[in-house]
Amino acid sequence: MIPLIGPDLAAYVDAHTTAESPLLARLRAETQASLAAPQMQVGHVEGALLRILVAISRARDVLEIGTYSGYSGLAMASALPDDGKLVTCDIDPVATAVARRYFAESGHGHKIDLRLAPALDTIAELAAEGRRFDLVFIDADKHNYVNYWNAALPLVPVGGLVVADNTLWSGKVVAPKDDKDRAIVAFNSHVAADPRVEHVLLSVRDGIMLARKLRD
Ligand SMILES: C[S@@+](CC[C@H](N)C(=O)[O-])C[C@H]1O[C@@H](n2cnc3c(N)ncnc32)[C@H](O)[C@@H]1O
Repeated sequence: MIPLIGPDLAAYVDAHTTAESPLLARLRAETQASLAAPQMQVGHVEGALLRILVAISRARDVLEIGTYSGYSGLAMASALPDDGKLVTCDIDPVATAVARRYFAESGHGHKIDLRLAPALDTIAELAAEGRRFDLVFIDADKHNYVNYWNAALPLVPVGGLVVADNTLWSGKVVAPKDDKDRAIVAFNSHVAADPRVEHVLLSVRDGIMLARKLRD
């Protein structure tokens, strides 16, 4: 990932964002030291934004697509009420084993349901269970972003939020070259053309599409 802002400004943003908890700091350090592709982790600033979004939307049910080692999941679960629920899904048993450990240690583990299966299967299962989600966070394989949007939006009530990560894709959206670049471009166009939502494309970290559902 190529940062959208320079190191001095990034350090300034970091310094003026509520500090992460010691547990999240430890999870970030362990991920950097021991897992493949640690740049996938949302990290301090985006984690803080996700936590605030869960809090201000008064979400009780959150769906996360892309757990990895659990940073964003834990940040969001910490803002849920004690009887709130986060369903988070991934296919990677190694990274999610780290997530499980931190979820258990956090005091928020009882809110978290980690499902190890392809996300589209999990979303279909959740739909069959009649589940609804006040906030959906999309942060998994980029070529499925449009599919995740199509499958998850019907599970979001009017007024609910969908948040999608990496939607500026290191700035490559303005001159897409490969399939992953084009998948993000297609996703952003798909959201922009969807009359069910209003949306804003934020230039936080690697870009975040924030959408609010207006109608079914
Ligand atoms: C960018 S990382 C998620 C980072 C995480 N949100 C965090 O902040 O730590 C993307 C994750 O999506 C997972 N993934 C890829 N394809 C998937 C699929 N078809 N279903 C579910 N998860 C998938 C990967 O295993 C990876 O852990």
